[in-house]
Amino acid sequence: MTAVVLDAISKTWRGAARPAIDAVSLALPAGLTTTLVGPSGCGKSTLLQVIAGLTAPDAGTVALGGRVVTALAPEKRGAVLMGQDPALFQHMSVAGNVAFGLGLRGVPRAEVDVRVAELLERVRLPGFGARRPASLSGGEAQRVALARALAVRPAVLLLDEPFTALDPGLRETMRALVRELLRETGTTALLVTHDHGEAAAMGDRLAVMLDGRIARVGTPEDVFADPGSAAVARFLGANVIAGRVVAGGVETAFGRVALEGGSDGATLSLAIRPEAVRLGGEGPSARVTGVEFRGGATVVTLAAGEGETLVATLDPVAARGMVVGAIVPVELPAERVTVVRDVPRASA
Ligand SMILES: Nc1ncnc2c1ncn2[C@@H]1O[C@H](COP(=O)(O)OP(=O)(O)OP(=O)(O)O)[C@@H](O)[C@H]1O
Repeated sequence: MTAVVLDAISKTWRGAARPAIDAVSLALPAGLTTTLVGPSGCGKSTLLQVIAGLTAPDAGTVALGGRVVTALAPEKRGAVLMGQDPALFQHMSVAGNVAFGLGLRGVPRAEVDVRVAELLERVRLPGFGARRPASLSGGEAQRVALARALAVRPAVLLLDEPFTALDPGLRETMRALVRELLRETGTTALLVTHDHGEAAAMGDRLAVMLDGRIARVGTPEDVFADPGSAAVARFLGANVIAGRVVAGGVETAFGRVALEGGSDGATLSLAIRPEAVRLGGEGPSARVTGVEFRGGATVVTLAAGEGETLVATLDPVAARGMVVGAIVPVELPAERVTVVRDVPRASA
């Protein structure tokens, strides 16, 4: 079942030279979390604002639960937007904040109290009802905001980088809690993030947005394994290298890859993730141009051919002794290489 259907949404902000969103069509499956990633300024927040009804699109329709809501006011849609600032009502207690949405919808008082207590329990804040927002830590305030958002059982919960303001340890805890809560409550969610790892971990589905368009949608596993276009592959951190079809494979500056198909002599682009590149063995050689120890991994940059570069992520132990200027054998395992188009596909 589909909870949210965006059909050919376009939006150009006043005075802007180009659209912030350009004919975006996207369907969000009910009860699942879709994560939306893309570079800064690609239109992610604008898209959330259009769904929430905070700004009107120039063209296209938004349907929630089968109902077209494009012309409805934000409070009549059933979409709730939550950002990195919890934006709690400071003059109300925690319980008052969580109850706010319920009260507006005319739920009886006794039922409100029970629901509020249940929700505070769910976000691991039992007994916090009487507290004032000013007395809460950042993580606690964010959990109250989440309880307030879930209280109204939104048709879609829109999360705009909700973990960005939290420190790394707390971010991990919040991610796990939010993931669990969204699953438990069967909430349909659209979560915007800059962080690829977060997008992969949080999403049942992953959508990549580039220049105002949805460039790729799928399960996180599929999108990472087969990014579809060179632009999506690069955005997700993969190497993109040029190849030429020869008998028995595709020739690249870093050696031949045993891929089938394509007519002899055809040129194409190949994507391979840094962690899939192997250094060693019998492969052709490349020159090390950079070695960077990053704690859990060592990132090695290589050059070959006419200015082609390749990034490999190695276990730090395996990378010991790797120095700039060294000539090392490279292997590109065919099962980890995909052919990508140079123009992103517009799909939903
Ligand atoms: N209220 C606004 N008025 C005018 N222009 C805006 C407004 N909001 C966003 N824009 C512009 O629209 C474009 C898309 O911005 P948007 O905030 O949607 O991108 P984003 O992908 O969410 O970026 P970030 O990841 O940095 O938050 C940008 O060029 C931005 O400057």
